[in-house]
Amino acid sequence: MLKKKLIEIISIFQFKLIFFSNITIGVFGLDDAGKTSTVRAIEGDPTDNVSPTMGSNSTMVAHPLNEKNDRNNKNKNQQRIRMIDVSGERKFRQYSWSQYYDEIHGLIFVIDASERDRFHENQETLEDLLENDKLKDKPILILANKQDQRGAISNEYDLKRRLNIEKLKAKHKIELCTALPQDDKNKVDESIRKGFSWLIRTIDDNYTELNLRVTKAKNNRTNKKFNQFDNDENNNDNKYSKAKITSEKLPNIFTNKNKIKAANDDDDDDDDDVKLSSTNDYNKKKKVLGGNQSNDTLIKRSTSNDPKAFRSTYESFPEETPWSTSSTLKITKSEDMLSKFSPKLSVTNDTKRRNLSPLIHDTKSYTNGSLSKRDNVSDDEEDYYGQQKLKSTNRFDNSSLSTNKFSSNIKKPSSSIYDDDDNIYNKTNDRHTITTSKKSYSRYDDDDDDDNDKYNYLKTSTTTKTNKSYDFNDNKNYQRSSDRLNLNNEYRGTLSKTTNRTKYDDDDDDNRPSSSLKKKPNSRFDDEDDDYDSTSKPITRSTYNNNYSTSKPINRSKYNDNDNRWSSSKYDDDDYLSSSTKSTNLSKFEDNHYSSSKSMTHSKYDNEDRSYSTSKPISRSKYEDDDYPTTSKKSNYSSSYNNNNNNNNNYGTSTSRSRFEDDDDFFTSNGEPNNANRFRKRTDYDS
Ligand SMILES: Nc1nc2c(ncn2[C@@H]2O[C@H](COP(=O)(O)OP(=O)(O)OP(=O)(O)O)[C@@H](O)[C@H]2O)c(=O)[nH]1
Ligand SMILES: [Mg+2]
Repeated sequence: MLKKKLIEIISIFQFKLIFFSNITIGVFGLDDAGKTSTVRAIEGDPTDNVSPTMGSNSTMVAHPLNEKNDRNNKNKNQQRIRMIDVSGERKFRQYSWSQYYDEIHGLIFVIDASERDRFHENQETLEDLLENDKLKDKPILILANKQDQRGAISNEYDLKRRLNIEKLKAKHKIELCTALPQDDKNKVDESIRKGFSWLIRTIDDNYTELNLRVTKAKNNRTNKKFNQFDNDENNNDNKYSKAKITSEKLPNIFTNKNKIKAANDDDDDDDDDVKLSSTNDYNKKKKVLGGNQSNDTLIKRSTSNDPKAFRSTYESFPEETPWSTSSTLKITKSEDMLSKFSPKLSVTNDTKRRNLSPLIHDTKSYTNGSLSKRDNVSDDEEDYYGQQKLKSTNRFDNSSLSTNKFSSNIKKPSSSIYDDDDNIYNKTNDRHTITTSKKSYSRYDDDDDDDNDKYNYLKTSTTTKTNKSYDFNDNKNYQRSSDRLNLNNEYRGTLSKTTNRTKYDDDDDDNRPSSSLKKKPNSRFDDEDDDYDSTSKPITRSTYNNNYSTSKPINRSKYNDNDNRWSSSKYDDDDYLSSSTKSTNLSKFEDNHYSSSKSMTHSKYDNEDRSYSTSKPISRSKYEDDDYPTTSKKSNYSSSYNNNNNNNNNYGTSTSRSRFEDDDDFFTSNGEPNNANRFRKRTDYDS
């Protein structure tokens, strides 16, 4: 009886498993291989009018349950298979394919068998797929498409050899097919159906194991999402403790990462997380800065009796401020008018208020030579100064420096916006220097704490150690921003004589690099220290003819006219320059060293709620800064479309697809679909 019941339950469970089995298949392959055509063929839709896929498409196709599972209900039950058809564009391949890997049970890899010169690319792409842990051992159907084309490789052994899969262990099958029907438009290539059935069957046979991997990954993603708040908290704590030592930069209320995420995320919970975490971040930084505190409960104060040390913010360079000189107190007791009228009101009499007043200087802190003996310093402050002291004594002999100087060191602005200035000190200073790496500064400057490995390669440039020397005796560090600007302009004026510009000596604009990642012509303003090394790169004035005057650091007219990218990104490294220029540029939210930091926008895809269809257009404005083609480029494109029309080139044929060669057209540097362009192109084409 019990046995019978158990069998019944198992059979119901099995039936449910089969009936509701959720199979997801990813369709991958290079652009123009025929992925969308193949999916349409499987769906039973006409394949003669396909357009390049933007991002990805998710479709459900019906597939009859295979005989094994269809014993009782012959061909009545149909399995619903989700097909994810992705774009094969290079950027999408690089940045976005991987987000689908863990949710698919099997994959189809489509190649254009007639394009022999892309076989190497095909092989590399397939290799990447097969080597990926998330795809390992998942069944794969390889479709050698476009067999109708001349030169198509139709030998299976040859295909295996070219794709380097002779020894492939994963369950795989190769089918030669033609997704584009030749004579009968309604006739679907039998080999596609055959291959697809094999794939579903193979997945069905290994469903439990495969589905376990898929659901596990799904759960991980969900957990990650739930833990996001905690992680943010931890990150902030971490950042906070370091920022305490190094950062004097004003807090970024809305970090780049959060901003984009919030803009894209429909999920209310997530938005809340973002808001909360940014608030926390902000409050903690406020605490570090010690000023402008509100009654916000999130602000942690050491004790209610410990006054905050406003001095750390407002007296960033005591040696410049008259009241900080060690020998004098600017306001003495006798000069304190308040004390004459009411001793109670006197700021000098009130130990707490003395420390709150920016006018009263606690000489003890600076004159007795020991920072650890400072009075009225909160615990946090104590740590802070303690660490600094330790640091400084280890790193250089401060015997020649007064404690005032030392205090100034503590307040050395560490933001990357000062990095350029360091060059000045390189040149002018040969006294007390301290060497640090750029990484340590840039690390806290932007709030880009995205730890996604996928984008880290972009950041590798920042890990390059650059020696920087800071002059702690030179108060130029602390000039006001306007002074700094003048200083820099002045400095640049002289620099233009000495910068190596051999690369751009001729006036041929075409020679300039076309990517923002490449060396800019105004490389002398880059953060690279050696750009300022006048001795190593002497160039005579005559080299530049009149193109680069000494008074104008950059001959901007040369690039401004036709390439906005150059004019705006030119000052990317110089945060103190031209804030109006930067206000239109997204890069102001980004760390400049990460030229493609827009890759952050990929976080959109990282959450579970991503859309698989192109029906959610992505706001173009987000991507406008870098990849948008220049004006001249635009006209070229439209003309190429017109040409296509004039030549009666069929949109559906592969020849017409040469227009998609430039990746920047349809994708931003992140591999995001560029819907604005797509729309424009289509319109052009249609007209
Ligand atoms: N001659 C021929 N053309 C084909 C065949 N399959 C697809 N095509 C054409 O190849 C072009 C690309 O097809 P798609 O299905 O859009 O290719 P895709 O792989 O989806 O391309 P992306 O979405 O850009 O990655 C289209 O013009 C199709 O009509 C085929 O078997 N033979
Ligand atoms: Mg496609």
